[in-house]
Amino acid sequence: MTRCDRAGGVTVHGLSAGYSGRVVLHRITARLPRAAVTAIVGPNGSGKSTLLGSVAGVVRPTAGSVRLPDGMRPALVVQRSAVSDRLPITVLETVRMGRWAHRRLWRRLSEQDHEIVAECLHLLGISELAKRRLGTLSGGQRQRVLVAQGLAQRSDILLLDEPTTGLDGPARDIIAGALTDTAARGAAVVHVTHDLADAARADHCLLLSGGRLLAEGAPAEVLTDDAVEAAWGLRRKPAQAPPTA
Ligand SMILES: Nc1ncnc2c1ncn2[C@@H]1O[C@H](COP(=O)(O)OP(=O)(O)OP(=O)(O)O)[C@@H](O)[C@H]1O
Repeated sequence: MTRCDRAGGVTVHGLSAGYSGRVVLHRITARLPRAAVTAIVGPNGSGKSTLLGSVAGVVRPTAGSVRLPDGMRPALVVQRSAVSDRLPITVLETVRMGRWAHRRLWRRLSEQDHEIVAECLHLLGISELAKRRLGTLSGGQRQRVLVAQGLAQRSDILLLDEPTTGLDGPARDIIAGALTDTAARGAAVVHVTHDLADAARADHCLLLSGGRLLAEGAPAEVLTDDAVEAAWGLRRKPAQAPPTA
């Protein structure tokens, strides 16, 4: 991880974006720092995936800009529901696709490519599933395969749309660990989540509501009761008092 500008990461400045003339994001200015896990959190429809898509370059801004470090191409891990379970490909082939960006189409994968693919399969605990068809996997297994494909790209900017939604505890821990390791290697890791506990574990946090940025910073500073109420319109339940003897 040396290609990324150490001081930089991704800078979003005055970004507006939407679909078919309908504006969804309104003048977002934020930072997605390197060597850190950033959580984008907010209610349904607040624009989290649209912001992620704008950083990935798949949603075009109508105003403002997304500045990436020179020559950087982000790796995007989409929601598993966005991937057809009818695709006739195996787990191994799916993760190998993560290496395509690093070679010309007519070139074979190198020894190093194969090593990276094997490492990503191992990291996500899916080596045993390598020969299985994607469509025969459970939702949680498929999600791990998509994360492994994202990791295999070895990008300095890793973007993930709800990578742990609907997964059980151990699967969530495996993915959370992989994201932390990737950030520790210097990448800007950004994930969208509905889960306040997930967001609280991040290093940096963006709170969205109605396509606007309500707050940005350390999770403990961003996810205050007032901010959560402003975003969701709900007061958080007070923490349960410990039982008395
Ligand atoms: N491809 C699309 N075409 C048209 N409108 C879209 C598209 N994708 C999202 N939208 C609209 O943009 C708004 C923001 O959606 P987005 O998916 O970015 O929000 P989100 O915060 O990620 O939501 P969720 O938590 O429900 O996944 C919504 O009103 C949604 O209907």
